[in-house]
Amino acid sequence: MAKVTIIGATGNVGSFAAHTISEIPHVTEMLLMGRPGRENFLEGCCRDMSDSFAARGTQMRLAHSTRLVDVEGSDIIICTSGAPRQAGQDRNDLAVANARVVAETAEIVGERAPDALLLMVTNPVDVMTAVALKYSELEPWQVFGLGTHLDSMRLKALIAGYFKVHVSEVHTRIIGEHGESMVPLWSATTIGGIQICNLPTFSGIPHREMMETVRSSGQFIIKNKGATVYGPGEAIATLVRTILGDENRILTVSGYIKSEVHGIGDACIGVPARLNRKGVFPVPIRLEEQEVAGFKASVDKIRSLTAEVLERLENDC
Ligand SMILES: NC(=O)c1ccc[n+]([C@@H]2O[C@H](COP(=O)([O-])OP(=O)(O)OC[C@H]3O[C@@H](n4cnc5c(N)ncnc54)[C@H](O)[C@@H]3O)[C@@H](O)[C@H]2O)c1
Ligand SMILES: O=C(O)C[C@H](O)C(=O)O
Repeated sequence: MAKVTIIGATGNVGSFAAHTISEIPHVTEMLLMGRPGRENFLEGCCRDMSDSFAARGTQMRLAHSTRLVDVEGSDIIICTSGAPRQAGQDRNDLAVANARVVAETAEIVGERAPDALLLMVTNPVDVMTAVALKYSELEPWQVFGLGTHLDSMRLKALIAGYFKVHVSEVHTRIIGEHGESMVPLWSATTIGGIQICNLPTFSGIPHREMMETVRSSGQFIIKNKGATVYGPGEAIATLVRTILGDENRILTVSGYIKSEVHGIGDACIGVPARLNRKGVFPVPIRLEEQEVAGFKASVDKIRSLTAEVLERLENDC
């Protein structure tokens, strides 16, 4: 039994994520939350979703609200509220404006749902995770971001396509920023359980092109259809399913690390973490030299942007 709340449920990602999450058997109650003035839209969303429940036999309590205090009693709260980037913009351009929305939301979440897990989706997601952690005053294992999970899925699909194998045969990770400085871990990439560098065909794999495709996927989709929806929606649902099922899967999400990776840290950043009902626990890892350098650069970038954003928020007060 679990209550899941989606803040930003009137938006592209929030509304699709809600529908995907409604398929998870552990979810017995779902609250769709939007801004004041969006009551009719939310009502429409609930009615529309209920129709789909009737078609597929889903049974759950579905409610909507425009009052953040109604997060009370939630097991998982997903925050997708805030502006998305427009074609040509960088995710980091959204940092200050979205941090204002996130800080206000996180404060209320911390007060009203102190036992909940808070999943950040709003971009730039690593910085927003740090803002949410600070303003909610929740524990580090309670606050996490979608991070590089979606990027890792994108790379996985490209590798599976290249080797003509089912995606379940490919394990790979991208760590660091959900953005330009993300770092692929080829050292942790396996196909059918075999390390990719031990496959004779490995030298031919177009690494650079694959990473270029992953890095530009969000921008490509936004330019062509306005928003990324299905990828993030399914990625969010995977995290929720893993947590509510207490599965202890290791997924690459944005979590607070102190110094777990080669002494690098003090930032919320994409790292492999164990996910269960208690929360999100980054796994200490060892990387190859080149990967360490890339990860350090990525963490430095996010740490300094986070500091800048937090300072702007303090100056607002
Ligand atoms: N981390 C990821 O992988 C990932 C993937 C997709 C989208 N995103 C991010 O998620 C966010 C939402 O994307 P979307 O495509 O659903 O956008 P959208 O414009 O469709 O929806 C935005 C939602 O946020 C709410 N909102 C906007 N400004 C607000 C404010 N000032 N106060 C309160 N609520 C506000 C809107 O009411 C709406 O519900 C964006 O920041 C986007 O970049 C992240
Ligand atoms: O690219 C974006 O702005 C949306 C999201 O972060 C994505 O990668 O799909």
